[in-house]
Amino acid sequence: MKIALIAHDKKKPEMVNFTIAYKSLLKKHELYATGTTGLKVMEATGLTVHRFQSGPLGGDQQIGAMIAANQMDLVVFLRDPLTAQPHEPDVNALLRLSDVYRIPLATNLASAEILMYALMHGELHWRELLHQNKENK
Ligand SMILES: O=C(CO)COP(=O)(O)O
Repeated sequence: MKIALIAHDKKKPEMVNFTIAYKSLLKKHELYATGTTGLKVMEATGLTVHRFQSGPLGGDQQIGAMIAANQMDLVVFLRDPLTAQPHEPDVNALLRLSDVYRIPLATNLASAEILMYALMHGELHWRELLHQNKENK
């Protein structure tokens, strides 16, 4: 499964701890991230992460493009609700597209953990079935 990891600056320590905690699960999947988040996760965990541009420079849009192509299966976006972001429209666009395509999306640590448990227990297997159905068409 393709998983996107994104964290605003004040949430990056949380993202790092999250990826350390779930490293053994995450390493079984394809990881994507915005630039700085990806770098921090790779440094802390040694996981392989495909890094896009930094968020303010278009990284959210690049992940959004994957969502629009139905190529992203799960998004963990630890957003900072208390700090204004210069690229707020891009952030909103990514959240919106996740809803358009019904992509499981967590915007805080508590929800992210629930998604990890779901992933662990095969509850997101329907995403793989969806890809297989598309291939068979
Ligand atoms: O700003 C972000 C998401 O909106 C995150 O970008 P970085 O991971 O490059 O800091």
